[in-house]
Amino acid sequence: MQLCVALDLPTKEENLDLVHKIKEYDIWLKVGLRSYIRDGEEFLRDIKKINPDFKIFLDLKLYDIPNTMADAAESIMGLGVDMFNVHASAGKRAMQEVMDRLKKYENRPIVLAVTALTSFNEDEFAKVYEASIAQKADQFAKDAYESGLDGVVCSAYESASIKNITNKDFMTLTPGIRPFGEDAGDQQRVADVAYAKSAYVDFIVVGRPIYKSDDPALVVEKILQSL
Ligand SMILES: O=C(O)c1cc(=O)[nH]c(=O)n1[C@@H]1O[C@H](COP(=O)(O)O)[C@@H](O)[C@H]1O
Repeated sequence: MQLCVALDLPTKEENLDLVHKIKEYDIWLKVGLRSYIRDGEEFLRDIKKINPDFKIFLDLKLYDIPNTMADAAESIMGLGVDMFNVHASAGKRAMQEVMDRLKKYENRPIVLAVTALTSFNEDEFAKVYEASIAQKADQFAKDAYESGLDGVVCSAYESASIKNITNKDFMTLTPGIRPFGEDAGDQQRVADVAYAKSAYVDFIVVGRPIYKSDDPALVVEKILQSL
């Protein structure tokens, strides 16, 4: 299991300060909407300058018509990131078109599909998708698997079932991790590291419990020890 740290701080300087503090560790870094919209490609280069070995997950959650998603995926290829994500609810045709467009590249990034956002509880989710989280997450994962993606974003609670109905090598990346029982914030389906491990999760994503701590490096170290 790998740790992916979310760089969701309010400014580029604060994000880079965090990256400096945790530069010694074998971890992934996640660049999300706010950071990428504000700081763009230069921010990705700044991260690599601090440690070229950092792997970067560009979390832009693409959701559009198939051709537009494939165009965006192809532009992401040029950024040199190691992983990006799309929304499974964009449909199989869109996911297939993304993968088809990336076929010609030798070293394409890992492509994941978001199933059920970890901020949803059952009631909120049913209002949008008219199904239970478990049922729909399985369905979205099957669609992503059949479309040739590498894995999905889900909560730790859906991971084992998704592996079971697809393949054990089909990756799961789970945000909403509260390693040592920290505040859930806006997350609904939170789990700790032990649970994620028991659910065969490949990547845990941790943001606030690390960057809001007084000693982010110590939290990273404790998480890595518990993996
Ligand atoms: O795709 C994601 O990374 C993602 C999907 C999801 O279902 N839930 C979710 O929280 N995320 C992201 O994971 C991070 C979680 O951050 P914390 O709740 O602060 O640990 C945020 O950057 C979210 O944008």
